[in-house]
Amino acid sequence: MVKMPLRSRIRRLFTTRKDRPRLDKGKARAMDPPPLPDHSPDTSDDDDGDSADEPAIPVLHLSELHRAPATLARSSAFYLVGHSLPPPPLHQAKQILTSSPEVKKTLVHPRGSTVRGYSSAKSSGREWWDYTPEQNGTLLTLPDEDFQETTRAYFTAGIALLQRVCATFNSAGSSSTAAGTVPEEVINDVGFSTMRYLRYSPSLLPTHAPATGGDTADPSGIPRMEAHTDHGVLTLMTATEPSGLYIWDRGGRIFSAPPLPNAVLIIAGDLMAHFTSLPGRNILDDGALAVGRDTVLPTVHAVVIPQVERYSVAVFLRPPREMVVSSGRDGDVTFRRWADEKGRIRGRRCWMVGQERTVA
Ligand SMILES: O=C(O)CCC(=O)C(=O)O
Ligand SMILES: [Fe+2]
Repeated sequence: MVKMPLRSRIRRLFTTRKDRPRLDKGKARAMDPPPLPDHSPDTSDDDDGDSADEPAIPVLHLSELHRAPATLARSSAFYLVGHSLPPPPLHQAKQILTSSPEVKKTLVHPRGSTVRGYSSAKSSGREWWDYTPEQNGTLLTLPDEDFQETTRAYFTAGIALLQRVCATFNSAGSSSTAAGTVPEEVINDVGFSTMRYLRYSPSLLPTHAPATGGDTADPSGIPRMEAHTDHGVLTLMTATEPSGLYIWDRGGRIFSAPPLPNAVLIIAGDLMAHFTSLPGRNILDDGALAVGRDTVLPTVHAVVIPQVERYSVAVFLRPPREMVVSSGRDGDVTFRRWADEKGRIRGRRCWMVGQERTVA
């Protein structure tokens, strides 16, 4: 059998099929603008029948956290309420992302990292700043103690909460998976985790036209953060209204995921699929054959730039970069290698492998 290079193997995971919804073959973008149904989770009185049968994104209370593995496998995302996180630092997101261009320059990582300090992607209307946990959050940040303290506190609490979600995959009472599914290192070590403050605004777009309308540089006319899956283990998110966040379930259905009061949205990253693949199978070697009913697939999501500014906060649980996330025909693949190789695949950011096998 001819040995396929790791990158080709990873590319296969992101390959789309004609019958999968709304994913084009664009070079730079992973998807066509999707039709964006407003399947928001609130149960409105309006019973015109359009969305009445659509399942909403589930809401779990902290006391029901043991249901997280089955919920993530089935629904690809859930809102969590009853947690004890501090208020989301949306004000801090606005504070840092509306600072002057001179200040932003001081926040850029010296080697251009896009997961540490300030970065922007003006062609899709967004800019962001990643907290740097090293040196207790004092690097590439504002010289403002309140800002630093609030930011550090939310990051620390957010990571602890995501690690608690991971621990439910390994506990005896877990509804789906066997002990040891998520490596202890992920649960005990902050690894290469980060927290991101994001700002989305039509005013960032290069050919910004006044609110009266007009085309943007985006040929689709819908500026957006392209559909993608996150590299890491789990992501926790919250945002201002109007949201513009959409997630795909594993059947390819698209849901609006607006912020809910006192709730955070939790989604899965790429590594959950490695951790929860079928026993004896490997995602890189076996593709969809490694995906079972209880396998948690990475959550595909995208953000459409709203007409007014949007701020969001995302906490990413990531393992240490040298942790082995997959061992198969390619040998040991570390998280660093996984992220590097995936980052080089252009226009193929949506991991869809195996989704068709699990549609009810
Ligand atoms: O802003 C959001 O709600 C999502 C951000 C996101 O998906 C990311 O930074 O990976
Ligand atoms: Fe993301």
